[in-house]
Amino acid sequence: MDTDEECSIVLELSERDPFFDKKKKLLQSKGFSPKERIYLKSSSKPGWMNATVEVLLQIARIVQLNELELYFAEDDVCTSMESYSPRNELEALNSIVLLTDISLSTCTHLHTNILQGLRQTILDLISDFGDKNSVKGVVEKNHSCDQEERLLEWGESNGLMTQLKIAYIEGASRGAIARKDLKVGDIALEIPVSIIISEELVHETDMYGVLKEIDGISSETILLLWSMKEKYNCDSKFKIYFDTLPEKFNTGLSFSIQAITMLDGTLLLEEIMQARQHLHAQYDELFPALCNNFPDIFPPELYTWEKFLWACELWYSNSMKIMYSDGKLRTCLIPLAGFLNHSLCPHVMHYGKVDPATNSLKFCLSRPCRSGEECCLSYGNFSSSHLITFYGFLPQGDNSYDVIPLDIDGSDVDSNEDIPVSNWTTHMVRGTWLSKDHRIFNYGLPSPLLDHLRRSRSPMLRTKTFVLFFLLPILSCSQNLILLEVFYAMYSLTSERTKTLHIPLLLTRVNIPARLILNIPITHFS
Ligand SMILES: C[S@@+](CC[C@H](N)C(=O)[O-])C[C@H]1O[C@@H](n2cnc3c(N)ncnc32)[C@H](O)[C@@H]1O
Repeated sequence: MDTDEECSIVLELSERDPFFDKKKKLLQSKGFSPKERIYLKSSSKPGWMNATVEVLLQIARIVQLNELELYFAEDDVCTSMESYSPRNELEALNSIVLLTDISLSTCTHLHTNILQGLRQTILDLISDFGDKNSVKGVVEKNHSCDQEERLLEWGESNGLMTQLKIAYIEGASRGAIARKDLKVGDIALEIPVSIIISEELVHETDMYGVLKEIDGISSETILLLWSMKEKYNCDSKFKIYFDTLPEKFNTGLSFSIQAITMLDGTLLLEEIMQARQHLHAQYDELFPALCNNFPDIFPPELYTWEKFLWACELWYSNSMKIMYSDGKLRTCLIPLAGFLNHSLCPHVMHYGKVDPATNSLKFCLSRPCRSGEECCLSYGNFSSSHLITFYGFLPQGDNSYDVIPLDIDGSDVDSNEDIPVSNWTTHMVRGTWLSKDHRIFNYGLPSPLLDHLRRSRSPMLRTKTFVLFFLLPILSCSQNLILLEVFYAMYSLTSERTKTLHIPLLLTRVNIPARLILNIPITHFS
C-alpha cells in the first residue's frame, strides 16, 4: 500500500532464483522488470480488473517457471489465457492469491474491496483452469472399501484429520474423493508424524544393528528390507496399513514378458531394463548372504527376489520425500496419503514439509475440489516413461514433461557476436503433439537449441563435421516429424560449404540393432 489513494502490488523475482538471469531476460523481453509494481486502480474503466490480472499473471508465470518450462518458454508464446504448463499456471495463480492475502492482512479499509475483488477474480481463474485442464476420475460403485475404511478409522484414532474418503476409480484402483466442496487453501488431509513410516522405526530393531554395518547402504534400502518383513508381522503397529496394500503392483519393473515384447525397440524398454538390472544387482549384493549369516533376522522365505521386487515397487510408487522439522529429508510411506493418485493438473501441489507447530503433514488445496470429485496430487514433474516404469501408469492428457533429450556434440561452438549466448548446456525437443503450431516444419524447435545451432555456423566449424545425436525414446509418427524438422533446421542453418551432416540415430523403430551412422550429403536435401 502506498497512500490512501493508491494501492499496488509488487511482484519480484528473487535474486536467489537459480535461473534469475534467464527469467530476468524473459521478463524484460515482455516489457517487465524483475521488480514490478502493479497499480490496482478501481477506475470506472470497464475491464480494468481483467487487464490488471493479465499483467500480474504474465509476470507470475515467468517467476514460477521451472528449468524445463523455461527452456521452452520463449517459444510458448503465452498469450492471455494460454499457460506454460498446468503446474506453472496453478503456481502463478496461487502466488497471486498469497500476495493478496498478505496485502489484505496489512491494508487500510479503503483498499479491502479492491484486493478482495482481485482475489476472487484469481480464484475464479483457478477454478476455470482446473475444469478445463483436468481429466476427472470416474468413481466405480459396487466396490467395497472395508479395509480402507478400517485404515481411515485407525488413522483418525491416531489424530489424522481428513475431508476425503476412499473409493475405487476407473483405471487407477483406489483414489481419494472429497466428502464436501473444498476450496483453495483448505486442508484436505492432515497426517500426524506419529503414523508416518520413516527410518526412525527401523532404528529400534535388531535388523538395524546388522544393516548399519554394511558399507554404503542407504536408509531407503534399510527401510525397504524392514518393510519386507513387517508386512508379515501380525503384531505390527502398521498391520492395517500393510493389509490395504495390493498383492501385486503393475509397474514397468514387473511387466510381463508379453508387455516387454510389445516395447521391443523403444527407449522405454531400455529405461525399464536398466532399472531392473540395477535392482537385481542390489539384491545380489545382499542376498543370500544376509539370509545365510542371519537367518533369524532375515528368514529366507521372506527375502526372495519376488518379494524384494514387490517392496521396490511399493517404495517407488507409494513413498514420498518429506522434510522434517529438523531439516532432514526422509523417504516415507504415509498411510492414507498413499491413496492419492497423480494428475497433470493436481489439486494438491505442496505437501512435502512437516508443520512444526502441529507436527503434522498437511495436504492443502491449490485448486478447488467439489464434493464427490477425486482429489489428486502431483507426484512430481515426471515424463510418461518414468511414470510407466516406476508407477505403472500413463497419465491422461498432454504431459509437458515428455521431452526428447538431444546430446549434441558441439561443445567447441565459437562465440559469434551477432548471436546471444543462451547458456543452456543441455538441449531437448518436445513431443510434437505438444506443439500449438501444426504446419509441417513448424513444430517449433526451441530457441535455445536454435541459438546453439546458429552459433555452430562460425567459419571455423564450417569445415568440421557437425554431429547430432538424436534419440527417439517412444517412437511415433510425429516424432519422425521432429527429426525431419531437425534436418530442415540444420540444413537452413548450415552454410553451403558444409559437406555432410553426420547423424547417428538410435533407430529403434525400424529395428536396426544399434547406432546407425547416416552420412547424408547436404545436397541431397530438397
Ligand atoms: C500412491 S499409489 C495411489 C493409490 C493407488 N491407486 C492404490 O489403489 O493403491 C500410486 C499408484 O496409483 C496408480 N495411479 C496413480 N495415479 C494414477 C493415474 N493418474 N492413472 C492411473 N493410475 C494411477 C498407479 O498404479 C500408481 O502406481
